[in-house]
Amino acid sequence: MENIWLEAQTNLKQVLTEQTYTTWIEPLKFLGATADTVVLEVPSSFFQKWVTDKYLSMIKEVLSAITSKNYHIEFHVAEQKPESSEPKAEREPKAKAKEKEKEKEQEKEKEKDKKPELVPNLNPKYTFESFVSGPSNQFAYAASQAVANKPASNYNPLFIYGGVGLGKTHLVNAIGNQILAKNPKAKICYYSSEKFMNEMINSLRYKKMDEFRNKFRKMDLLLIDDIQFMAGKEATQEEFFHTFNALYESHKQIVVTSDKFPKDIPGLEERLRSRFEWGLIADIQPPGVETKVAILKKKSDMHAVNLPDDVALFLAEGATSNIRELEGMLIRLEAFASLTGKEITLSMAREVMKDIIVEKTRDISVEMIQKMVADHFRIKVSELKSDKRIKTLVVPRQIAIYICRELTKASYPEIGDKFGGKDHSTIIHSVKKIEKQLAADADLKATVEEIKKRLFT
Ligand SMILES: Nc1ncnc2c1ncn2[C@@H]1O[C@H](COP(=O)(O)OP(=O)(O)OP(=O)(O)O)[C@@H](O)[C@H]1O
Repeated sequence: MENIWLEAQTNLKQVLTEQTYTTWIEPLKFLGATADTVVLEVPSSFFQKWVTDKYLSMIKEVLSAITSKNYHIEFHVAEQKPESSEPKAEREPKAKAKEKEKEKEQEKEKEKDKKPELVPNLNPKYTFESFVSGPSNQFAYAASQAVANKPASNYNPLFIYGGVGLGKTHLVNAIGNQILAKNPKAKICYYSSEKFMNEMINSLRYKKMDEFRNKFRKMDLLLIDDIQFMAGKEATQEEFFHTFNALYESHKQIVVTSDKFPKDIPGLEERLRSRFEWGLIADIQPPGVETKVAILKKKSDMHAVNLPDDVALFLAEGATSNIRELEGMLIRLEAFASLTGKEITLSMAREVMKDIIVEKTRDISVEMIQKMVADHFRIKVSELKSDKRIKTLVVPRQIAIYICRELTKASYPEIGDKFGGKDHSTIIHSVKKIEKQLAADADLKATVEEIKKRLFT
């Protein structure tokens, strides 16, 4: 199985940019596999989160292309190796390289200990150049640029809020990257509020609070992501409050993100809330279809992949507003195209996305389907629901039942109820009948596709 993982890595290398591959895929070490799970080692939990968010579906896709099986992927975070307790004599025969590796790691750890405050933690990919601005994020984008151009002047703190996956992390990193590009000596640090809290807890535990405080209070730019996670954590808020004051008073820039407006974050202390309102509060709204298309185009250009306009539109219309999900779709499509050696087309996208995009349209109701099918065949909804056995009604009825089963979460008995109180075995029979006929009857297939398409638009 290890060979399969190596092959998967080779395939991923062809699909991803070199930088992405070496940063995120190459470090994944094969640890083992069971019949349905592949276990990979990741260097850290941050790394795990990142790979899970961005590349998990792609990794699965590649493995399934090689093995024709769907594997689960389990990540294990690499342990910091403790001193071995094995007797020396037993250790001796083990590769000396291991010892050296350990020494190197210890050296690195020492280095880290010496200057922990100099690691900005920024993601270099998140820049203003790689961010697409549109009506939904224009304000936050302009405010972020203003802060990056003139930190700690007009907009301090800058508070960016918006829903999941709408680009908050991207924008705060872009601020940090731009300031760092202009001034490589700037002391910048990007932290999620969870990381801030965990580090604070560890510092308390190991009596290193002074070090912790000094580290943050020396920053020129402090970027704290997802502040809503501090809600209800009084000690963390207290510490952050003092850090905030120290930085603010020494005219250092603070940028905070959240999924909500400050006053809507339950459990956020009043004194912090009011401080967030001292500066500028900028929101990011869900993007419209045009912005989503522009983002897809930009990302596919960055990956040097040709994404036709109709496919971009199909993805943008089918996706939710979460850009992370949109990116996931694009990566899936790009991987499929690369692994099969085919151009990306609309029909390919429909096929590759069929589960994902149908899944998102599950709010289609039985009633909507009944109306659409009745209109299509120019019959009345009441006729569709009736028991009349004439062919012009039976076929539309079976089609409608089949689509209900495919696109709604309604059970067989629930569908039966909505079709004039039919027995669930009648419903099962209709679904099976259409399923069977679809394989052989191209006209029927086209009719069903047409009705489904109209339901989605
Ligand atoms: N306008 C945009 N242009 C280009 N890429 C974008 C844009 N908005 C979001 N993205 C991309 O979408 C992904 C998710 O964005 P990001 O992580 O910044 O969202 P977030 O708002 O911080 O999400 P969360 O609420 O989960 O923390 C990232 O890969 C980011 O690069």
